[in-house]
Amino acid sequence: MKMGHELDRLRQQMDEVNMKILELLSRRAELAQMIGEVKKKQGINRFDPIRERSMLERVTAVNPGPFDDDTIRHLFKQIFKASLDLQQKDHKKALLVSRKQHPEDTVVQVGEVAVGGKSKTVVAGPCSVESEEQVRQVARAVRDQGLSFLRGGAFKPRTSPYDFQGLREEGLRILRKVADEFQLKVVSEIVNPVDIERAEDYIDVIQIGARNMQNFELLKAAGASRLPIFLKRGMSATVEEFLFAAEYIVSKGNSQVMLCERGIRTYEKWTRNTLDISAVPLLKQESHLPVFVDITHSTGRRDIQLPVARAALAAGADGIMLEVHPDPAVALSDANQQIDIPQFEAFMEEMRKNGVHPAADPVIV
Ligand SMILES: O=C(O)C(=O)C[C@]1(C(=O)O)C=C[C@@H](O)C=C1
Repeated sequence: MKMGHELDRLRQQMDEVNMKILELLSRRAELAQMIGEVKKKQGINRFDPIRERSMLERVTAVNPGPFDDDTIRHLFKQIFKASLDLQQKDHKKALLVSRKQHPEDTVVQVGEVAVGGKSKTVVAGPCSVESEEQVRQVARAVRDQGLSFLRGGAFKPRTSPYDFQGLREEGLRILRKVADEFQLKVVSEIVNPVDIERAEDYIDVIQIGARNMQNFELLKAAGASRLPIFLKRGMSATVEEFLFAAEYIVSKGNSQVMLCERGIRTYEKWTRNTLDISAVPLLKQESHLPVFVDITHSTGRRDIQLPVARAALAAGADGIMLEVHPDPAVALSDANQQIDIPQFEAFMEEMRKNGVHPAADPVIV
């Protein structure tokens, strides 16, 4: 009986100490948040190992026991880690691209065409603009499928300097001319900040390609543009880095950003890249921006594009990007992965079976 009382009494004291520790931990966490804010304003790194070491030295120097110094160090390191996580979470929450800042889906308006929200968008066109007639053949097919967006590369950032580099401004001119014939919107990649302003004369959406996802001067220039931006994930970029790249654009004043998962580099060789399908729901959860999946670059092959597109839509993607060429075998770039026009028509027919409807229906644009 007496022993029982003793245990109860000690446990009661323990409960009181727990409450005090909780109060102190919460007070400490608030201080860490305030420090995090100050550091953010000053642009200082949140993780500070020197500060952590000096705090550990100070507490172990006066450690009265019975915990030994290693145990005290371990416990405090856990507290530092939790504080750092809290600072990082606060920072992530504060991002303009974060859904916490903006719970509703952003609908990007490209002229009269809306991307995101309830619509499912298909962006199709050749990898590179090669000639007016080549673009015209694809544009006709894109229009006939009831789609609104024609893609095509005029500035081609190629791995080898000896590969076709694109028709540059002439390519943009062709895209505009042909798109106007078929009332289509043009999506094309810009690689140099100085070309962003000029691009406004020719195109409707500026693409920033995977290789330039962390070209910060280009991102800032895109942020100053009045055109919507189609931002592709870098091939070795984490989802967080991808969102920070989008934040560069939005923080400069351009909120009209679409994200595109296009596969990441892994050891797998049977596909050109590895489609990170989990990035789709993650991006949708973390951010309010429309999310696309590039089924051409992620796979690098034609035979699995349809199931990959279905997977993208099932995972919540707002749209699909794919490459179509009148004669892929003679294409000046990406000959192995572009589909021809009959294959594109068959693909679209399957897409319609998966809930992607013609333009007359507001579900697809
Ligand atoms: O003092 C700081 O600079 C903090 O950010 C606070 C704190 C802490 O919890 O004490 C958190 C993370 C840093 O790595 C170092 C210390």
